[in-house]
Amino acid sequence: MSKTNQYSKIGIRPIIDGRLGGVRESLEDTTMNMAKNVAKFFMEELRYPDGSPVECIISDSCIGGVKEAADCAQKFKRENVGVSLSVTPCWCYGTETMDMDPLIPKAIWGFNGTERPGAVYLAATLAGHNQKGLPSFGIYGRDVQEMGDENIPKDVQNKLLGFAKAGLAVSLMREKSYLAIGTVSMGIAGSEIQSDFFQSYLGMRNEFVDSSEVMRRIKHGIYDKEEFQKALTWTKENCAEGKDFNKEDKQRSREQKDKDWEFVVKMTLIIRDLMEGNPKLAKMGYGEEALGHNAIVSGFQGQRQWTDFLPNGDFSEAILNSSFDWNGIRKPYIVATENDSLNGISMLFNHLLTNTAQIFADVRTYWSPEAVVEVTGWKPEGEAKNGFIHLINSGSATLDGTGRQTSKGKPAMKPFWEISEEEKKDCLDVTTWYPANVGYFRGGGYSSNFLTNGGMPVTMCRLNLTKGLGPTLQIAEGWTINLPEKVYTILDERTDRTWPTTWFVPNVTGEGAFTDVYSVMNNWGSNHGAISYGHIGHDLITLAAMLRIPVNMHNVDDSKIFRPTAWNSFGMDREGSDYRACENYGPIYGKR
Ligand SMILES: C[C@H](O)[C@@H](O)[C@@H](O)C(=O)CO
Ligand SMILES: [Mn+2]
Repeated sequence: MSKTNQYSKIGIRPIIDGRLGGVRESLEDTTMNMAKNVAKFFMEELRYPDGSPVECIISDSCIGGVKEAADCAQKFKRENVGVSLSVTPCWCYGTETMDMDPLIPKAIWGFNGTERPGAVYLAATLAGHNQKGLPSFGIYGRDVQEMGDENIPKDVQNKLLGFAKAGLAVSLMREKSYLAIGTVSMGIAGSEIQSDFFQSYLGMRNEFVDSSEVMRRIKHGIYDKEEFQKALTWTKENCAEGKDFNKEDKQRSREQKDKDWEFVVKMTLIIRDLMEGNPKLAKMGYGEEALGHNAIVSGFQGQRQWTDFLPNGDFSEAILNSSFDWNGIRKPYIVATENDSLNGISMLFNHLLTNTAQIFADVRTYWSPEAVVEVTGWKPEGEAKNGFIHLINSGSATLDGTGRQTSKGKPAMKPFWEISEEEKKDCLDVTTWYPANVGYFRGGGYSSNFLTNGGMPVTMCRLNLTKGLGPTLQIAEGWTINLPEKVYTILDERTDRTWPTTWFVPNVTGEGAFTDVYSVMNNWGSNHGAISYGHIGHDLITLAAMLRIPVNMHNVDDSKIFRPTAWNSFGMDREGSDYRACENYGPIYGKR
């Protein structure tokens, strides 16, 4: 792997009382062991998006004062540290030892012993962080432990993981690109790329290519021809074509449809190459194209200039977003349909926190129980009894979203390294590729259709921009549900039967935006949502705080919310203090 592609590491800073002549010496082993222990814990628990274990770097020595703090900072720079955790079992000198790097998410774990005052250091140093405008997370276990106890209590583990996952997400997206292929799709504001937001809040760059670049590569054969043959064969074997629902006089000929298959497979290779590059292209004499755009996420405009006369991006988007293709089971690429960059970033947040593939969907319809009875004659019951939301869009929903993988016997969407060949096959088998609705997509193509299995815990999020306020994040945890088949058929056929459907019921609280299922739909900030496996709202909240993005709507239990300690200075009402803190600090990369 080339140097620029190396993932950033977690840096661990063992902090010690600097008084030599007895005190420091008595603490050296305990302190360094605390660092080693936590590094081991992270390496066992956390993985990078490619499945490799997260790497940790420990300061060469314990840090008792500013010289050792500076040496550690140098080492962290050399080693590409993106997240920093200070650990200590004792009293040490706060501002003399603290991590002063303003760009790196940071936390301190102050050991709850009592022989030595680790918690006093924690409080003193957090006060220093607050005073100096360098927000830090504080981790303090609930129960007193024996000095030298190497066991990390569960509450501390949860905070360590929450902090590290979000911190890694911050560092993994930094210096990467969002690649826009095309421009604004059908007046969707999210596809009007706001590069200042990307630069200031995410540390990301925006790359832009005209859709004609995809056409040029198809015309000039700028893709790996061998891979294309392999991909086409695989597609024919694994992607079943569905019935053509277009009016007969509008249907594309068999010959045209066969050509469309070739076209969409080529598009898939090309969009991937545009994102990440491909050394094979250099061998073909296309050195510039071989480099790609360093994109961790992309968006394809499609509608309308492209889809009005060429096959749509649905196949490419769906396959790239999935955890498998003709090369086997692999890391999903994150691709937003309609070039909705704000939903692309929402997918990226979810993906970096979970390493799983993402569903991109229109938040299309709230079905009230009354409307369902009216239309189908069936009275919703059980999990559907208060109504449900229809998530459906052509294009970017991952095929993992079929819910045909399992975890502990229940439907799931897993990191790619946990997916079996059989599970991959099931996801493909329950997906049908219908000839695109030519009313919408005059140039044809193939849309993926599947029905998401019920019973999956999921979180839908969405980043929105509001003029005068800036970005905000909304989060709804809930479940996918099953409906009786006849009900599904009636509701589905009333919409777009060639697209994938997910029935979603958010967890309601009876208050505010979560008063009921209707109010969640009614409070959604745009036409799209990014849906991840798992209840990850708390991790999204931590990530948003690190990025200084306030959360305007969520249904996460208060006890799970973990933000930098400085947020407490902004008041007891958590939503208000989040807004005030984010405004006070402003975007991390804003002044750079
Ligand atoms: C085909 C249609 O234009 C859809 O793409 C449209 O409903 C959307 O997805 C809007 O976000
Ligand atoms: Mn859409």
